[in-house]
Amino acid sequence: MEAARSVGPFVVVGGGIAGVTCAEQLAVNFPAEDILLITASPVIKAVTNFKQVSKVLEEFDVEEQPSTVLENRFPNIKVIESAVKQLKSEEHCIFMEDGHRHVYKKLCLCAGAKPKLICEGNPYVLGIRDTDSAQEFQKQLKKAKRIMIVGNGGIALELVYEIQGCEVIWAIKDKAIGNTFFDAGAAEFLTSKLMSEKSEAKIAHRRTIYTIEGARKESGSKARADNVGSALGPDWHGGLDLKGPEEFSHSIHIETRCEVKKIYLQEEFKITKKKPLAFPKHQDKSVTVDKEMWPVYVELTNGTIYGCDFLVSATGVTPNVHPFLHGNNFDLAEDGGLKVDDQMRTSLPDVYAAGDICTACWQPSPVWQQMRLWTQARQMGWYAAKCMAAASLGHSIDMDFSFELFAHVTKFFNYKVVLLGKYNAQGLGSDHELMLRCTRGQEYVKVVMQNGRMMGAVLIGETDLEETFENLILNQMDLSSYGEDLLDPNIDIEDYFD
Ligand SMILES: Cc1cc2nc3c(=O)[nH]c(=O)nc-3n(C[C@H](O)[C@H](O)[C@H](O)COP(=O)(O)OP(=O)(O)OC[C@H]3O[C@@H](n4cnc5c(N)ncnc54)[C@H](O)[C@@H]3O)c2cc1C
Ligand SMILES: NC(=O)C1=CN([C@@H]2O[C@H](COP(=O)(O)OP(=O)(O)OC[C@H]3O[C@@H](n4cnc5c(N)ncnc54)[C@H](OP(=O)(O)O)[C@@H]3O)[C@@H](O)[C@H]2O)C=CC1
Repeated sequence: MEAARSVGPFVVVGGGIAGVTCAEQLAVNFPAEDILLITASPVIKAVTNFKQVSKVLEEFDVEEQPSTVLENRFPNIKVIESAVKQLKSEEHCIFMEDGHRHVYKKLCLCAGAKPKLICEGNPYVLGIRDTDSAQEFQKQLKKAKRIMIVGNGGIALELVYEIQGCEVIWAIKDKAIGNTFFDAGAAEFLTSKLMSEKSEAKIAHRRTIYTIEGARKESGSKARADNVGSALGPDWHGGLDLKGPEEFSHSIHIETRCEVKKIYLQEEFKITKKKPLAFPKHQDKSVTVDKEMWPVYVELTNGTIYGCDFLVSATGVTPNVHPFLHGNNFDLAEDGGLKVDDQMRTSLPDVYAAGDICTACWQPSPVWQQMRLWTQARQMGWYAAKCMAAASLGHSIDMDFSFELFAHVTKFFNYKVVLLGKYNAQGLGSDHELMLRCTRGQEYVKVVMQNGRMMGAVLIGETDLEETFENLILNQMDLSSYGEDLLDPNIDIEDYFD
């Protein structure tokens, strides 16, 4: 009888959710093979309490764990805590900062992304990505009387709601808040909550998922300053005290339709003789100029200037392809990610990629799009492992069902938020209709319809509609005859479509 042929070793780079899920899945598929998980961060990210809420929607917690926990669960996984210095794909070999080299048969790159900062290198501009950067932010916030948050996506939305005891100027390019997740209607629904609410309610609802210090202590190591850690995720602020030195809860001013034009240090600003604007609540009728001295002054493209202690650049991410992948001829997408096909293969032989580092370049389902999110990092890591396993055995596999429909569940301003399909009519042009149902302070429901079919939905609050709408989007049933009944609160829509 022919001896079993070894298909490994498999090497996975990255101890974030994509890399860990990929390594776990490979370990399950090939219990007799060695799986090497290489990570620059001192702890790994593990998915716990995974719950498939419906066909595509999933919920889970994320824990930072010492690598030994993973190694104990999967004896064929070995975690190496060192950064990859250089990939030599032609030699099927990676070179490590600790001086070692590892040969692979198949490699999966899950090195994540890093914050795309508005002013790289400026010490007054902070980005938030991993545990270390979040803790640095917390430290700076403790002594800050005023900060500016730039950007209008996930991080900014979470920060403006969480920060207390510090004035916040929120500078956004758009007319309305949360452009990556919401249209103007949903933004209006949330803005009223932001402007009115005090902080008690949200504190009562929090679950603390991160046990950052504990996990670090157990692992006995510290992240090195030059290395990137894994990205934070759901409820990342739960373990942080985001409180400034003042006694008030929220104090937010939103500057819309503007970007940062220039950042001045205090000395530099003095000689410009320009006049900074006082924070709106300190302005009276005659005096609008800010008399206080600030470490930095920010000039916005709408002409206003504000002084502040520091800025947070919450302006998106760039896939982590440099410098260790330099010298390999990878096809890169416009957003800088490694292009991957429907089998999660990059353009180089035996090199796969998953999570924030990659850009999906297959023909997507009409109701799916890539967003650099925790859920997609898990799904891609899992599917990449399946593809690597199949290819090692000479097969190929069908695209996983999770890529049929975009589905994201999260929380903003303490509301449950569910986004399905083309929730913002992405790519549908003008050929679509919107249906809305809104009860101020309670729920906001929007569906995107095209040719009588449901293409996407935004559900804010406890609407209980996610499963039914998920089905309606997936089965593309013609709903023309139901018209407005679809959102009539007096009709039990679940019964309707049973
Ligand atoms: C503040 C914040 C809040 C977020 N909130 C949410 C949320 O509520 N919901 C949600 O769905 N998503 C959220 N996200 C996004 C989510 O965290 C990311 O999409 C996801 O974690 C990406 O996982 P990943 O495994 O691809 O990358 P990462 O988690 O970034 O992991 C990359 C790994 O690669 C390692 N690495 C990098 N370079 C090297 C190298 N040269 N050698 C070896 N190892 C290397 C790193 O150490 C790390 O372990 C949030 C992100 C941030 C920053
Ligand atoms: N609850 C959740 O689901 C959360 C998810 N995340 C994820 O974490 C990652 C990082 O979050 P975040 O940094 O908020 O990234 P996002 O991609 O969510 O948002 C970036 C925002 O910054 C804006 N922007 C980009 N460049 C500039 C600029 N030069 N000046 C002003 N604004 C700019 C973007 O506008 P435009 O789109 O017009 O370019 C967009 O509004 C994302 O993948 C995000 O999805 C983060 C927190 C919570």
